[in-house]
Amino acid sequence: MAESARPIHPPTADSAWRYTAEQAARSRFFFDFDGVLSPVTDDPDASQPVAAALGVLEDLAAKVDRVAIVSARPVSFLRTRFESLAHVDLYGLYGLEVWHEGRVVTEPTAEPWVPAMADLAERARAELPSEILVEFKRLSVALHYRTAPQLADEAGAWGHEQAERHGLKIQGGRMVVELKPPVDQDKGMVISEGVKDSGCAWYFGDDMSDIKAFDALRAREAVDPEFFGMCVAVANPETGADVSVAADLTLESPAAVADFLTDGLRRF
Ligand SMILES: O=P(O)(O)OC[C@H]1O[C@H](O[C@H]2O[C@H](CO)[C@@H](O)[C@H](O)[C@H]2O)[C@H](O)[C@@H](O)[C@@H]1O
Repeated sequence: MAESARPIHPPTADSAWRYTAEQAARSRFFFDFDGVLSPVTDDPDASQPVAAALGVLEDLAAKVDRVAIVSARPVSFLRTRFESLAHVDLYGLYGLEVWHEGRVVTEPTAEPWVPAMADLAERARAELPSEILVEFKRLSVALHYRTAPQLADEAGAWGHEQAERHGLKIQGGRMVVELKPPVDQDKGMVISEGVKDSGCAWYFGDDMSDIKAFDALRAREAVDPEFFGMCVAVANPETGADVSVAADLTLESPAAVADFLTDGLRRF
C-alpha cells in the first residue's frame, strides 16, 4: 500500500494517527505532566496520573521510537509517579534535569544555583502570606495561589522583585509563578533536541510553557518537509484559548488523553 503524504494542518486525528503508524519507527511522543496526564489538584504533592495513563504510555513506548515526559517538576517527583515505566524517558525542571541510565543528570550551569534557590524558598515562606504555597524544586521555586487567588498579584509582585534583584527568570503558569536560574533551557529546547533524526513527533501540553514545545515542532516542519509535528492541547479554564489556538487539536481532560492514545494505538 502507498504511504500517506504528510497531513496538512490542522490534520484530522485519523490522518495524524495513520501517518504516525506508518512512520512508527521514526515517531516520538512527548507529554507534559500536570494537567495533561494528571488532573489538577489544590495540593501539588497530591497530583497523580490518571489510572489509564501508565499502561497506555508503556504500550505506546513499545510501538514508537520514543516516549518522554517533559515537565516543570523535578525528576525525583516524576520518578515517584512513573517508576514502573521502564521505557519512558523523563525530563524534569524544563529540561534542566534528565533521567538517564538510572540517575538524574543536571545541567551543569544550573547546579551552582541550588543554594540560592533554597534561600529564595526560605524567604518566600517567611515573607509571603501563608496561604501562598511555596514549592521548592531544588533548581526553581514555585509560588502557588490556587487556593488563594486573591493573592495572585502579591505572589507576582514578590516574584518579579526577586527576579530583578537576583537575576532570575520568572515563568507564569496555572495559578502559579515560578522563579528559575538564568540558564537558557525550556521545553522548546528539549523538543528541538529531542526530535533530531525523527520523522514525526507529537507533543501534548496544557500550559503557557508548552507553547514553546509546539513552536519547536512547527520550526522543525518549516525546515524539513518530510517531518510531521502534531500539537495537542488539553483544555483548562486558566490559560484561556492561547494553548488551544496554538495546537492542532484540543482534548478535554487528562482522562481524554488516555482514551485518545488507547484509540490511536489501535492503528499500529
Ligand atoms: O510542566 P508541568 O508538568 O505541567 O508542571 C507545571 C507545574 O505543575 C504543578 O503545578 C500545577 O499543578 C498543581 C497540581 O495539580 C496545581 O496545584 C497548580 O496550581 C498547577 O500550577 C507543579 O506544582 C509546578 O511546580 C509546575 O511548575
